[in-house]
Amino acid sequence: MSQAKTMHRLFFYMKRQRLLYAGLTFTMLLGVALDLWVAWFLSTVTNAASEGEMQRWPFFIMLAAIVLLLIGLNTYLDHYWRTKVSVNIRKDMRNDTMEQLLKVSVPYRDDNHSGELLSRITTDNQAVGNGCGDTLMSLIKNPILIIASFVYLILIHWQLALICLAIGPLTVLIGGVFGKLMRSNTGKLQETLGRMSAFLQDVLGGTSVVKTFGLERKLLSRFSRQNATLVHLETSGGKIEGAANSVSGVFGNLTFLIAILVAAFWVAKGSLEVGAMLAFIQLMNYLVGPFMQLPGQWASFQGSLGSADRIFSLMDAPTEVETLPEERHANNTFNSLTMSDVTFQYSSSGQLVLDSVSFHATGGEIVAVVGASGGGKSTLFKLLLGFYPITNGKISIDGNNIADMSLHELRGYFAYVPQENHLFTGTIRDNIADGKVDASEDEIISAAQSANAYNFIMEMEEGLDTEIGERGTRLSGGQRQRISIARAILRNAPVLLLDEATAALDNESERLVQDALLKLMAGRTTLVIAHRLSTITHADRILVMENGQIVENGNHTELMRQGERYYQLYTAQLQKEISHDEVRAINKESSFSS
Ligand SMILES: Nc1ncnc2c1ncn2[C@@H]1O[C@H](COP(=O)(O)OP(=O)(O)OP(=O)(O)O)[C@@H](O)[C@H]1O
Repeated sequence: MSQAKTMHRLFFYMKRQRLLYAGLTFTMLLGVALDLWVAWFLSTVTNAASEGEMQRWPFFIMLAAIVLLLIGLNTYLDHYWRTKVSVNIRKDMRNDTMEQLLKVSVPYRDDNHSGELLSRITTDNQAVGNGCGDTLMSLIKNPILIIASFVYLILIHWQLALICLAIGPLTVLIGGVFGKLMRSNTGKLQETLGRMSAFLQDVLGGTSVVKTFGLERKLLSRFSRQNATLVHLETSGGKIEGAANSVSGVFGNLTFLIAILVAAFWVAKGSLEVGAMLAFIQLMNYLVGPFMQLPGQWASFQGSLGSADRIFSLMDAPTEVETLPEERHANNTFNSLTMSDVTFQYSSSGQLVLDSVSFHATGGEIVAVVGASGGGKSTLFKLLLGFYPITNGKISIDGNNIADMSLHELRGYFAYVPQENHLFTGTIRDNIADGKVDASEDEIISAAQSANAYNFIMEMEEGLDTEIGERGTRLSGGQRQRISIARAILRNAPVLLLDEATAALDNESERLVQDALLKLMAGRTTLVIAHRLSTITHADRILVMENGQIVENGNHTELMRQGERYYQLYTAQLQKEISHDEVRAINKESSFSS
């Protein structure tokens, strides 16, 4: 994105803080005036002292006290308002970024790691806030101070003032060169921070795998490599800023020294008062100091623009909705769902994942989807939920093409129980209540009871108010599943999409979960992806999927009688279970005999 475009978009956020910026303009101008006043005071007091005018001393002291008070107040307000501007802009951008993150399409999420996206809302956001506050105000104040000091210098001695002018073009040049370098470096730095955040998220999310597989050293060395890149970029940043400051510092001080020598020469010749020379030196400080700071500040501002670029590129990402949908109750009517000749391929791969898939489900039916891994079962669900647009064909619900429905309306038909139960950090109550807008206490309790979760919840000290930890880590797998089922029960949507968990639970837990699922399925149309075929023998229809196609369609008895793919899958699974039982029996026997 071009710098002008980035600035223009940032301006949109800054405009909202116009009152604060007006306040900051006031404190900035007052600050400049107070700085100049110090130079004037220095010159006036020195000249008064050299002329022995002691009677003006009480006036000087009173004036100095008032100005000191003003300086104190102005510094406080300036600092406070700069911080407030940063904080407010960061807040607005964070809210907008979060809203965008909730709106982005599923394909975009497939291509972008959550850790990297997270860094836009943290480190990039921080950098932009700082850029729009402290850095920007210094970038505006310094040139004003420079110009004001220069005008004052001209009034004191125009020839001397011209010597100081030499530093101007040099600073612009230094700022330009180093600013560009800094922007590119900061861009890389933020990208590395993003990758690091993605990596950390993966590692922290996989604690048990890391520990069980002994991946600690491997991960540490991978982290160290990223860390080394980060150090390299941070050091480069330091070098660029250091070089900018050093070059501008050398030239600034050189100008300063030359000006002082020339000023001293004119004092010696009698064409400049000592007081004027002191004021001149003070003004030179206001001129050279900001000049020296400008390239570094410009470079840092460029870095903030780099961060803004990264945030805006996320803001420009494809979204699945224009505005976030209102929370609302699930739809309460449903008659039929039809997939006709649906073809689909993910944009990231050329492979056809669904190939002319057609089926029909009517209200109250249980339709099971089975088949080998990678056959396209989960993809089928994702298409029903509108996560991806289909490539060809048509999906309709109650005769309406889902492509013509809003995603909100479409998703109102479904309750979804995924294989990996995703619970949010918070209490059990919060997680169950996610199923329904304004769920009452009675409804939450009744959902928990139907999901066979109420007893274990009540055994916990805090009951429904028990904090479940990150993604529910303080609960067992079966408990998490039952909370997730309670949430789906409360949603009370007419169609249930159930991705049967593959993780084995112990018999009792399995029984409780299965029982809860049966209660959830009662009176609803259910599409279930089944991994254990024994759980779906009662289904009204079973779709066997293979390489993206439905190769068989019928109930258990029909498909068994047909003796083809389903029959093979079913008997193979039965044999596996039998051989597992045999292995268990053999193990038992051998442990008895030993
Ligand atoms: N987000 C994605 N981007 C690209 N390809 C994908 C994506 N998700 C799945 N696939 C591919 O689509 C194919 C079907 O995957 P899908 O998850 O639908 O299979 P499945 O039948 O549900 O498998 P399983 O039983 O193992 O869960 C696979 O080849 C998979 O690699």
